[in-house]
Amino acid sequence: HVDLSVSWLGLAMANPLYNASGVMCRSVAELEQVRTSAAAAVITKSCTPQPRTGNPEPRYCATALGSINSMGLPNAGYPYYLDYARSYPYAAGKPLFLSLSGMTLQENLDMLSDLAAAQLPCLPEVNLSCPNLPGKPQLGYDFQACHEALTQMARVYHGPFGVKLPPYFDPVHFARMAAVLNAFPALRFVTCINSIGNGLVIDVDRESVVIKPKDGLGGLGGSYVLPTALANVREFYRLLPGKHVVGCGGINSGREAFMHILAGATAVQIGTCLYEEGEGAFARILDELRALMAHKGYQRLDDFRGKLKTL
Ligand SMILES: O=C1NC(=O)NC(C(=O)O)N1
Repeated sequence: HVDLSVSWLGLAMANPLYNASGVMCRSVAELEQVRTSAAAAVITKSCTPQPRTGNPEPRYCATALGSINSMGLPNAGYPYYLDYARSYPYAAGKPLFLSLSGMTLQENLDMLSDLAAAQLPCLPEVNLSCPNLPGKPQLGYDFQACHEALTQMARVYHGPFGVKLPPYFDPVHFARMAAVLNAFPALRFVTCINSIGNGLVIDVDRESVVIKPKDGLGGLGGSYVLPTALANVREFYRLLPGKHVVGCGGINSGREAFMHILAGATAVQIGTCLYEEGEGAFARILDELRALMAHKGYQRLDDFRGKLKTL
């Protein structure tokens, strides 16, 4: 018998899978699609205090190897997701995460202090890594600014929270960011990774880019990013003792979910694959993970979590 359950942050999840913020989570209808699927948790689209229409279309494109997007944080606004969080059926046992992505630190502080006052069981995942706001750099690449922002966030929000990180590509950067994150005990999880920012996909037939914003530059997802996602999961798993890592990036089957958990992930989020396949992806991936574990003789995720061998 294979037990896929996960218990963390005082939460119990039937399995490690849920959606990546941004996919199937902008409207209540979409959020309910995830909640009533085989997914074990739900996360909302990164929100800003006011609704946003986002970047001009086309702003998403899938290829054989993954996806490129420059959505520009289209969302229904913080009050809409807070309202969903107020009426969310927590007792049904699927945790709710609220993704926050203010355009400024003050916007994040405003949303976090309001969320604190609401005293709801949902957990914030603060997005430090949207690559698609023209003129705005990813906060996660400015270590000093991150330290300052986290200091102020921890002042207004005293409960457990997490952050969505951009991919890092250099051991010095892993170490620098880990030093920042380890200074915040209430920061209980990091989600690695957000899309690999500012890639360029070209359509040879049309001799053209495939998305409109930023002359075609957008965040990469799907298979393109799997090795980078795994590296970030493994490095932060090692560097953040006592914190959880949520894996995100390139999970198309039970095999990639297994890889992320082997690298140290407590739970895993599905993005591009969910966008392309629909909510049936959750049950399929879980069946594949269950079969892989049975084949290897593992009964629980703890039997192999974080046990990636080196040579
Ligand atoms: O954080 C984000 N990552 C992405 O890849 N896209 C969205 C967005 O553009 O809204 N935000």
